[in-house]
Amino acid sequence: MLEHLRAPFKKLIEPLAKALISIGLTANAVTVIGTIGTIVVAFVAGITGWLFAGAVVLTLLVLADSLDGSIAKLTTGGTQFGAFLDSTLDRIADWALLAGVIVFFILHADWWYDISQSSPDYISWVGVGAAMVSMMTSFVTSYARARAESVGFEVKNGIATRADRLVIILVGMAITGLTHHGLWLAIGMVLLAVLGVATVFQRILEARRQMTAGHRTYQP
Ligand SMILES: CCCCCCCC/C=C\CCCCCCCC(=O)OC[C@H](COP(=O)(O)OP(=O)(O)OC[C@H]1O[C@@H](n2ccc(N)nc2=O)[C@H](O)[C@@H]1O)OC(=O)CCCCCCC/C=C\CCCCCCCC
Ligand SMILES: O=P([O-])([O-])O[C@@H]1[C@@H](O)[C@H](O)[C@@H](O)[C@H](O)[C@@H]1O
Ligand SMILES: [Mg+2]
Ligand SMILES: [Mg+2]
Repeated sequence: MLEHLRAPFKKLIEPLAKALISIGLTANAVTVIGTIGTIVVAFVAGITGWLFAGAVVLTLLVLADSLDGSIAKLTTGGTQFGAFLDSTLDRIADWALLAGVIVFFILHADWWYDISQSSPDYISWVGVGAAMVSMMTSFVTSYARARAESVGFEVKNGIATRADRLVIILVGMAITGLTHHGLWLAIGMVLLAVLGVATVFQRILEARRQMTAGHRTYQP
């Protein structure tokens, strides 16, 4: 859904990319720093329960994934290894964000759920289950695209591509952080799981359509 915002978003962050180039940062360095930062902050947020602060910092770190491509475009023009590194480390960042959410649900189930007088612990298990499904669909969505590309077909459709998935996770974290109600993050995870399953089906069907037609659509 948000994929069509890529071009205007890129234009918006171009000055920031130029500033990073001027202090000597390379695209690959930004890719690696962004990923390491995401892993650390996602787990710190999950363990401490500082979800709003975590969402703000993670938003900036996720931005690094857009900045690396902008830096590459302005310097080397983009490299094969850079593209490989970017997509590969994205999987680790995706894992870290959802693992951080799971850690949060497990560690903070007791004191984040004060919506009613009772302690609806089951909400945290719904959150854990949905986050686990989302982790799987996030990997399979990206794998389906990469596997199709490896045999010459472009399969990047779907209702929940990466930017959508990131926004759902970060907005869910931010709202739960602000309200102290874990229910919002659990709702976000259920939404992500449902949209993720739908996206996997959309990509499988699109791959079948293209492969049955037999016209190659992707040139590496
Ligand atoms: C600031 C405080 C806010 C506090 C709010 C807290 C709550 C959080 C609420 C909302 C969160 C919003 C999250 C924003 C999500 C952004 C999504 C995003 O950026 O995703 C990243 C992807 C990057 O994709 P990719 O890595 O594929 O592209 P690249 O451009 O990197 O290109 C890859 C090619 O580049 C080459 N290359 C790369 C690396 C390398 N080392 N070498 C290379 O050579 C190679 O050729 C590669 O092939 O971006 C997208 O998916 C684009 C879509 C973006 C849609 C954005 C939607 C934004 C929505 C809301 C914005 C909210 C405000 C955010 C703050 C903005 C501040 C300016
Ligand atoms: O396929 P998906 O996960 O929705 O979206 C993602 C793409 O938007 C991105 O360009 C690529 O670098 C990632 O590896 C990932 O594939
Ligand atoms: Mg990138
Ligand atoms: Mg990326």
